[in-house]
Amino acid sequence: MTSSVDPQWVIQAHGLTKKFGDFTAVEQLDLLVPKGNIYGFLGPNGCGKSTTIRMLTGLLTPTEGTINVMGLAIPKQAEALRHNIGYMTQKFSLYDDLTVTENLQFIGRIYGIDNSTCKKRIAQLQSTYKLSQYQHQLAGTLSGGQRQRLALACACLNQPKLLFLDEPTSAVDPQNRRDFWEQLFDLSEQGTSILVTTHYMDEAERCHKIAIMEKGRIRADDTPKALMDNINAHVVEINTTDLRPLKQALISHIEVTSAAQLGHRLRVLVSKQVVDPISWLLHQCQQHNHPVNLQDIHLVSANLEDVFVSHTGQRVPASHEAT
Ligand SMILES: Nc1ncnc2c1ncn2[C@@H]1O[C@H](COP(=O)(O)OP(=O)(O)OP(=O)(O)O)[C@@H](O)[C@H]1O
Repeated sequence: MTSSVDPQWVIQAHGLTKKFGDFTAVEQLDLLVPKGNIYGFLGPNGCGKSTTIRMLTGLLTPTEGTINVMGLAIPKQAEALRHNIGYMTQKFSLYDDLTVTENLQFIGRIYGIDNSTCKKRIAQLQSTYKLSQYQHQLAGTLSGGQRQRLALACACLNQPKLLFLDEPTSAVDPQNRRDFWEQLFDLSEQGTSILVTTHYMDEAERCHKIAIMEKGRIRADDTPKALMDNINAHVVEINTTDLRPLKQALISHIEVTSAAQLGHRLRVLVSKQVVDPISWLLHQCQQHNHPVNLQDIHLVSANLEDVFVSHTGQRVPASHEAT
């Protein structure tokens, strides 16, 4: 049985909740992922992104809520779904003691793809993902970037219409991450919908739409541009010296959502409830015996990290900031 679904959405989830004992990992989550989009899932560690993906793929049964993925009611029709999706987990579940080709052949057998089709498909994927020269190498001896490409090739073997990618680029260098995203856009252009979790703000900005999760709930979802345009804070940069004490003084104010040092600048998010953030900050700096000149304080445009911080109250770890 196929449950009724609006065909513009590849994923529809309503009121999704997952409890582990007394702990609620995902709470009343509503999610609509448009067909053909690359949809980004952002949020602090432990906010429930992987748990959500595992429910959407039918690997975990929700405590409450309904899920419809590609017209299939999940988890009831999870078996049918499995043949139509690709799933790349954080740990790139590869068999280290099998070669590149053997890993792909193994996945082909799981999907029941006949030998000659599988052989052609493997040759294609090895060429697309620059794995041909490593085809006889054991997966356990590949570099991080090569493992990532093999994991993506494995996830694409059954030509899925929908790909779930859970932190697919966490172990690779910036150039490999760029190449990986080029491959995602190729897949997207060929009609594949993609749900991807990431901690990298530059990757989030590449997505057609993103959702920001915190403590099991979606706090905001829209296009990256709309989220930046509609951020619920003024973003102000202050150029001055002795930034550490000034930062400590400013973050003690409830109006200041965050203050982050960027070299010689302090980037401050001030609540929209403050009508004139420049005058307000000049006054606060004065009050804290740290006078600042008017020419050293500027309103600037929000970036996605500001949006993330404004919704989660968390700084992006330095290692995950845009490259
Ligand atoms: N099987 C489980 N039993 C108990 N708690 C669990 C289980 N699976 C996940 N959790 C908890 O649920 C919360 C959400 O975990 P999840 O892996 O979904 O987070 P995440 O957003 O993917 O984090 P990260 O960005 O670190 O990968 C965490 O507190 C985790 O410890």
